[in-house]
Amino acid sequence: MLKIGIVGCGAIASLICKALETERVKKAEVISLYDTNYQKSSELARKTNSESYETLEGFLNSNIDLVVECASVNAVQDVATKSLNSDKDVIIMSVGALVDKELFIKLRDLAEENNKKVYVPSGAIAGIDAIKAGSLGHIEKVELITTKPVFGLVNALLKNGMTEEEISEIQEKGEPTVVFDGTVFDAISKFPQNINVSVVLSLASKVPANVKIVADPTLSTNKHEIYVKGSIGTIKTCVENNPCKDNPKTSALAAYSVILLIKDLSEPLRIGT
Ligand SMILES: NC(=O)C1=CN([C@@H]2O[C@H](COP(=O)(O)OP(=O)(O)OC[C@H]3O[C@@H](n4cnc5c(N)ncnc54)[C@H](OP(=O)(O)O)[C@@H]3O)[C@@H](O)[C@H]2O)C=CC1
Ligand SMILES: O=C([O-])CC(=O)C(=O)O
Repeated sequence: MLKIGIVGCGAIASLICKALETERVKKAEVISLYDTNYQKSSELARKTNSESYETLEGFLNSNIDLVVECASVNAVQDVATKSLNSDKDVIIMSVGALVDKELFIKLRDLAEENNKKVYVPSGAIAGIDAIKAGSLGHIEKVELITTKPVFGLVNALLKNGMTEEEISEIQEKGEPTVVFDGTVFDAISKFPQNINVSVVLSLASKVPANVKIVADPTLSTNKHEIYVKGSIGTIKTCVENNPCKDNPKTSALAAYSVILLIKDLSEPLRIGT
């Protein structure tokens, strides 16, 4: 059995716990949980057959093989470094943290020194397998258009200086409105809970993506459209994701992608790139 510990007990963690309790994933189990909010980890631990810890250190001292980070961009440096130094492999969901080249190199080198692995799931987008393979050739253009319902973007828009009145105007206008157009670096720094996918895309293609974020009051899904042009030709993908019940900013596919990665890591046969 692959023994899993999860950091961050929100929407993705709940779906991982649920899936690993079913017959769909037979060779992996969640045994340890940690969240800065102990009540959250304790609640999830009660619903599953696992233990919650009050400190990250206590969590890392438990008998886990693999840490799944699904907490926040700010958590990644500490969680991933300490996990690798505690002889654990680590899956990173808050991939936005890896836009920091220094951190990316530090974690890669640490994993190599400790003979451990860092995994980045495809998350809520489609086509990463093809884009990764295509990046062995030359890629000249990478674009992402993410369209989300206004309520999924509200917190970030307020933090970025938009007023409540301006957000209400978008809602009342009833039309898609571009709320960001720029580089992957600016996108993840302004929308850290909405656009981790742009960093997955950039890492897979090895080209910093141009990102557009659209707020659409008529939409109930999280839509991600990708356009990649290179020596292999062009790749266009579009997913219209149903959001997670517990966190509408997050798409269910993001949770499924990490569940599938855990399944692949625990089983002898793996399909796809
Ligand atoms: N790669 C991808 O495609 C995708 C990535 N994501 C990212 O994955 C992560 C998890 O998503 P989701 O489950 O929806 O998020 P949730 O907000 O539902 O859950 C995250 C949980 O982690 C807790 N937390 C925050 N910081 C820390 C920390 N330093 N240590 C321990 N716990 C912490 C939060 O507590 P509190 O609420 O108190 O802050 C919360 O309970 C997010 O960073 C999200 O942006 C999401 C979708 C797609
Ligand atoms: O789940 C999604 O649709 C994308 C997301 O929030 C992210 O990449 O941070």
